[in-house]
Amino acid sequence: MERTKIAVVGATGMVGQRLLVLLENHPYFEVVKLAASKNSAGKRYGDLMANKWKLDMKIPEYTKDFIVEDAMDVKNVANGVKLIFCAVNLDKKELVALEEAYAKEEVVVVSNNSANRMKADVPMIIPEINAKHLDIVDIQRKRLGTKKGFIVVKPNCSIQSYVPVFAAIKEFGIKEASICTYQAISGSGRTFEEWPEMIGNIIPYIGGEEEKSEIEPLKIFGNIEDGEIKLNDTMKFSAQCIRVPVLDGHLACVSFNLENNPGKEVLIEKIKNFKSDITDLPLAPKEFIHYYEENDRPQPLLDRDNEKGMQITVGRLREDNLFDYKFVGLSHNTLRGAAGGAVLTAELVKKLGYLD
Ligand SMILES: N[C@@H](CC=O)C(=O)O
Repeated sequence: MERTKIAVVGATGMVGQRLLVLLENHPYFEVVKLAASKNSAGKRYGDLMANKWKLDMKIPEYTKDFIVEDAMDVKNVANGVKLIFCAVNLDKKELVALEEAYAKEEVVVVSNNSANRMKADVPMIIPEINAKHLDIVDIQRKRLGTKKGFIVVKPNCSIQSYVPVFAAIKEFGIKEASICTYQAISGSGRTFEEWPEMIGNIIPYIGGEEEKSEIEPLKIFGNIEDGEIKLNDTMKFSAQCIRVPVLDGHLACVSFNLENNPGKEVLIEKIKNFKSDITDLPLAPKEFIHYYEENDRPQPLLDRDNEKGMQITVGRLREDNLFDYKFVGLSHNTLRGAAGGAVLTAELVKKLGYLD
């Protein structure tokens, strides 16, 4: 298979760094361009990142000699590439404009940002769950006036620790769910060195996170009708999102009600046996959801890196006093929840022929 030439925009941030590690020697994609904000433009990536690299693995050698481009120089960034991973930090209005401008250069944009997520013709994909939403792309292309270019987004990181469980048991009718997330500090793009107030501390607020957690699952479980992705109107989510002193791995405690209650054992079997049909993509985990019988799992330190950080781990599904059931879920926020989710989505887009 010919490798598709791609650019990484936002290459200096934590998600950008993860993308560059995941894309090293990727069988489908060849990184040919890095872009970031004006301040970084014109600099050699290896020099620029010598004191800014945040991951515990080394800067990939192949990235070091790139001269970083200005993300806002749309024509230059889009020239010669078919796909852009966009993880640049801008305000919402600027991001909508920038991602649409890239798409209008006939490039497929795989976005890590929230700016375009709730647009009715922008697919928000967890590949194992709602790949079908890519069918909306022709409608988006009409709006943008493009032949090939479009935007596809990945959802917010924290919802990925529980939405897959609901996908596995959705035949029983998810009614309402109350969720409390315990989110790692890398979700803010920072390390403990950069955020020492988080050592031994908890912050009970993450701007915008609860709103995203309550609405994004409704889009994932929505259907394409009348040319748009309609939000699911039978489910209702309430979320509290808390920052905790963990480096990586978002954990969620979830209580929920069902339309039809098949019993705990059936639910656990459904979760254990949930099969996705995209296991043949390079970054797809062989087992999408792993259910632990042990009462003290999942744990961020032990379980977040399962299957290259792409597996969702779940445990403690049990009866609840107020709701029907409760469980604990975990996902790696900068891998499955961010860079890994974006790469897997791009792999799906390539496999389905959107880059031909
Ligand atoms: N907003 C999240 C990051 C996920 O995309 C967080 O702050 O943890």
